[in-house]
Amino acid sequence: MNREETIVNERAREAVYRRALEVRASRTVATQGPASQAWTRTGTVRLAEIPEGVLIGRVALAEPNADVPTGDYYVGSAFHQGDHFTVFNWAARVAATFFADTGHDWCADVVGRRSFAHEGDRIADFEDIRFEGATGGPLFQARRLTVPKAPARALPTPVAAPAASPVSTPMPAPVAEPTSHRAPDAPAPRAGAPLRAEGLLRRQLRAPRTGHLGAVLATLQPDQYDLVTRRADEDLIIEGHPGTGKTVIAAHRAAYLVSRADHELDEGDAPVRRVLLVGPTDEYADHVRPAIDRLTGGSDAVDVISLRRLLATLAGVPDVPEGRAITRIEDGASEIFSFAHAAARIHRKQQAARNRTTMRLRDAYDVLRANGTAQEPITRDPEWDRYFANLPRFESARMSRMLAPMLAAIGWHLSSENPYAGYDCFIVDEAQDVMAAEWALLDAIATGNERWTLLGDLNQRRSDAALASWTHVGDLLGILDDAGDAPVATISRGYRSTAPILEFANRLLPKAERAVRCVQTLGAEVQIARVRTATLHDEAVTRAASLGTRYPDGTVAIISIEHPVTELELTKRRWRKDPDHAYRWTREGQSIDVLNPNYARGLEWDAVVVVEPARFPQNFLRHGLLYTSLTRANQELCVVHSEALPEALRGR
Ligand SMILES: Nc1ncnc2c1ncn2[C@@H]1O[C@H](COP(=O)(O)OP(=O)(O)OP(=O)(O)O)[C@@H](O)[C@H]1O
Repeated sequence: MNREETIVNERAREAVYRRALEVRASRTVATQGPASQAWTRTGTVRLAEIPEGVLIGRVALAEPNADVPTGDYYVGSAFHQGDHFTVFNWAARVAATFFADTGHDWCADVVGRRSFAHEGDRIADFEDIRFEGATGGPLFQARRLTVPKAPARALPTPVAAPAASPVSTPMPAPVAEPTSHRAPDAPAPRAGAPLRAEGLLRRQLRAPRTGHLGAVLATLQPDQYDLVTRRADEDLIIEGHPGTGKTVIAAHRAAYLVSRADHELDEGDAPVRRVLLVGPTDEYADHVRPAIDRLTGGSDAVDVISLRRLLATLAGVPDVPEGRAITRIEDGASEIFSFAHAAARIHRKQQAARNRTTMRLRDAYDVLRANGTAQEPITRDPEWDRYFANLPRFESARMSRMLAPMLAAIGWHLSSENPYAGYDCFIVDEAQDVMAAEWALLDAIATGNERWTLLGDLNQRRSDAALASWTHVGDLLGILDDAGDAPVATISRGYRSTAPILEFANRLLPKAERAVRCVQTLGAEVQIARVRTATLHDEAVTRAASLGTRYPDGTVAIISIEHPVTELELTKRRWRKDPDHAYRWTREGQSIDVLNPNYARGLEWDAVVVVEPARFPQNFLRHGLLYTSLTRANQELCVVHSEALPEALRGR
């Protein structure tokens, strides 16, 4: 069977699989796998959570066995036992045979793997890897299948990548990472192979960014799989440079935890019914939600929320403005949580004395501003007393991101209900930007048995008021080990940005922290344009528009502290704000995203123009927010400036 025939055949299987899951989802009874396969049984399934049938890959064993008489099986979005083939759920333990070399008894018997790339919802390409022990014949049985329905469009040629996510427009042949010279479909050593599904991965990374994170199961790497599938009762802190896949791990871990079958859990590992994923901004929540929906079939077992929405809910106010980072240490200090408690207690007493039961955030805030009462001061510390006295009136406080942790803490202590009760696991991404007072709040809403997965990059800290070490964070959450160490796992392979971009951005880091292994070793040099102040934004728009023509199917952003001025420039040139999008501008079919750097955290584009680095807020010896902005681009970065660049970025 040639390559095209193989694709047609695999597509046909996927169509059969998809239909079988659709039928299952439409039934009102629970479904079950074969009795001999305890680890494949799906047990009782909530019908809404049966995902769309997607085949991720295929595994060939050296020998057939009683459970897999064909000697090979698929890994997909849900378990399915068909007449001619078996699909195991990607979250089942047996799926370790596809993702890694350990984790299941059958791993030692694996002689080959096939990974699928999809175009839209159809298989568009595949990559086979053979291991030692594979015979010279075909890896997988070449049983021809009837295609249920003729494909509507012509097949893409196998090497030219299709237009939509995850594999995209035609591109140059992948460049091998120096350490890997393994040709697809050639015998490969089992150990030391640095990347799996390498060809597909490289093409996926060069594909236009869609504006949303994708589910990347077909190319998930063994180290990522290891972190995604750690036991739920293991607290984890995952640290890595920009673009090393932290958000990928966060999204896949959230989906994995709620997708595991109860009977597969190790002894003592608790089932996870609900996960709360907390991210930095609403934009981040929009960015990751589609990946989680795809992985879980749109299950409501995972909620994704921005930190500011969480704070607003706790404060009992409709919204909390996003905006600049908290920079005054006091505003984010953990003491705020206990001061808020004292203020709420005093306010409650005052209300009781007046025979009133209603608690008012505004009044409790005023108690705090007054440092309690003469009889019952909240603190006798003169510095905090001064801090309280200088707090603004409630109306202003409500509009301040700086005071959001305080109002949320007061709201939390006034309320008798926990709006975030019932989560078994909390995942916090961009954790480097969470203030101590916010950690105290997160710890408070976690009622006791919850587990934590935190992901972050201390180099991207946008304020010195955030905790500077994971040990401090771990201490606040009570997740340090017996030796007092935080459970930190470090990932170091950069997926997003090309080597030239990361090398440029990493100049902002101390020398010892600059090392990063880039998957995309080649890429365009960073463009640096020095212009007169008067033409700064004009040049930024010109450059972004020109980059847009190079990425017609992708995305381009301008990240600018003075984004309103950039927007004015766009208006002058007849660009129009997209009413359905928070930061998108369009003209004649082209689009440019314009953001303040605070909103760009966790997001990515094909090409990015960063405007006037000198105006980015700097923290002590660090350029956290600038560093984050410089590392948002997947393919091309342009820096436009009129003032001198930070010293580390000057020269070549
Ligand atoms: N295994 C993978 N297969 C395909 N794409 C991947 C894989 N791992 C990461 N990526 C891609 O790399 C890019 C960066 O990943 P991600 O956003 O998770 O990094 P990050 O560490 O959270 O970055 P940052 O801290 O800068 O926000 C994303 O486009 C993601 O889809």
